[in-house]
Amino acid sequence: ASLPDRNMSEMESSLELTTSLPGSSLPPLRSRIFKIIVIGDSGVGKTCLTYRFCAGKFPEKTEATIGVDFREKVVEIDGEKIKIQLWDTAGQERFRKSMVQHYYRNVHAVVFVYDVTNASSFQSLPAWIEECKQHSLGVEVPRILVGNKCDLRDAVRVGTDLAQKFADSHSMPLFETSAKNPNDNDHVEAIFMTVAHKLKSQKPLVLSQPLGTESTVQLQQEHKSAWVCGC
Ligand SMILES: Nc1nc2c(ncn2[C@@H]2O[C@H](COP(=O)(O)OP(=O)(O)OP(=O)(O)O)[C@@H](O)[C@H]2O)c(=O)[nH]1
Ligand SMILES: [Mg+2]
Repeated sequence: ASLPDRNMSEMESSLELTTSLPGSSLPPLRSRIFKIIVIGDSGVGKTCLTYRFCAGKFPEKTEATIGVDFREKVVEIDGEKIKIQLWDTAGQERFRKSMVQHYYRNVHAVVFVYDVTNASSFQSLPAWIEECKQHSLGVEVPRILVGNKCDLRDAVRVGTDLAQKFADSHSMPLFETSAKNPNDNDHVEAIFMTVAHKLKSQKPLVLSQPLGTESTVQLQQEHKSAWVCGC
């Protein structure tokens, strides 16, 4: 479900016009888009995790992502339809370098992924966090840490304790999961929904006039959040 035909500026807008009701004289309503980037070494399973969330299954075959793939899912939170737009980024330097600035522009949340069976993907995390810092991400942008491939139990090289310590030191919640294990389907869903709930609570929609006119919707940001990263 990647969307190669959509241009970058279209993908970078955080509001989307939705079709107006048939026969309605009101202008179309706007629905919100939460842009969430998924970052981490090549092969950790970013494509599989995002595909799992958006398509509900583990992809049969993946190839290294080039640039970025967009995956989207519309969810309803407290009666509001929100489009979760996942940016499945490339882990390989040569496939990402021309795109990096687009990844971070107007981003609402960052999901860092490592592979629990691959210690070096865990050791790379400080470099990924540093990249965020280089792109001046605000403290209000939530970050979460995901250890993937937990189905490969005998091959685990990054223990939960170590990962939890790292997550704590960067004020990030840690989730260990598997994009592959069918029993973890709800878990993968819960991870992204947790981020969406967090974003919705951070940015409540304030309706100052009745719905339907352009000026009605204001996004109000809380100044401080408990769920921030000190990186
Ligand atoms: N056993 C297992 N394999 C997985 C899991 N997630 C991904 N894989 C496998 O790991 C390999 C890499 O997965 P991708 O999702 O393509 O990795 P990526 O992070 O998108 O890699 P780049 O696009 O190069 O950055 C593939 O062979 C997947 O089948 C998982 O949860 N469990
Ligand atoms: Mg990929």
